[in-house]
Amino acid sequence: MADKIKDAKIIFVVGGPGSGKGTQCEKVVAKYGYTHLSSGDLLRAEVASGSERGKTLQAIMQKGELVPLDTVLDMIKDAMIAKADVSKGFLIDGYPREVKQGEEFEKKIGAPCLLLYIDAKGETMVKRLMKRGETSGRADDNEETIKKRLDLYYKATEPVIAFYSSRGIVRKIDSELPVDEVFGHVAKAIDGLK
Ligand SMILES: Nc1ccn([C@@H]2O[C@H](COP(=O)(O)OP(=O)(O)OP(=O)(O)O)[C@@H](O)[C@H]2O)c(=O)n1
Ligand SMILES: Nc1nc2c(ncn2[C@@H]2O[C@H](COP(=O)(O)OP(=O)(O)O)[C@@H](O)[C@H]2O)c(=O)[nH]1
Ligand SMILES: [Mg+2]
Repeated sequence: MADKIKDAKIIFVVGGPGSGKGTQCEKVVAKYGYTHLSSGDLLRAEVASGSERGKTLQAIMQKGELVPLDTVLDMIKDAMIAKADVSKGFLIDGYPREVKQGEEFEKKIGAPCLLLYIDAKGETMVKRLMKRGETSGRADDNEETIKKRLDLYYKATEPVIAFYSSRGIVRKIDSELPVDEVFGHVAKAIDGLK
């Protein structure tokens, strides 16, 4: 099983909260048939299940902090194994959140061939999240938690981009443009893969 995953394309989708990762991933799924795994969605599904583990996770997420690395990585790995037979590629959305998460992923699963860096201004991300919060029902789409998520993004996640830049696999995507134009650039990056 682990071997099958190793042969599939792995794309990390990294960007701040509200930058548009989920929006672009949906479009990639529609055009390329890749499997979209949002680490945040996997965690929220665990919370929704009402399990003991979910309760612990909810408390962390509501504060905008990071869930322990092993928890998220195990969930991603299980989800990848479940799809290994049918998947041409995996979009790993919202992971790695810190350099250490990337290192552990590579040890346990495999190396990414591309990192899509979805880039929007801080004020844009806040605006989008406040708007999303009107309907998302997400406990962390509120002003206080958004600020914490943004701070953590700049502190812990941006170094991830520098880390993978040295490998030449980062494509920076300007996410201030209209959604379809953003997708044009995303598609170009994916088409560039061998
Ligand atoms: N690898 C990850 C992914 C998510 N989280 C937790 O789950 C929350 C929500 O994650 P996610 O859905 O990825 O949120 P954002 O990227 O902030 O926003 P969006 O859902 O809009 O992508 C994070 O704040 C964090 O508490 C985490 O700890 N580790
Ligand atoms: N104007 C505009 N809004 C966007 C764009 N991409 C995403 N959004 C909106 O911004 C919010 C956050 O997007 P989402 O894909 O959930 O971002 P994520 O937090 O990075 O996964 C959503 O309400 C989207 O509708 C974009 O390119 N332009
Ligand atoms: Mg998302």
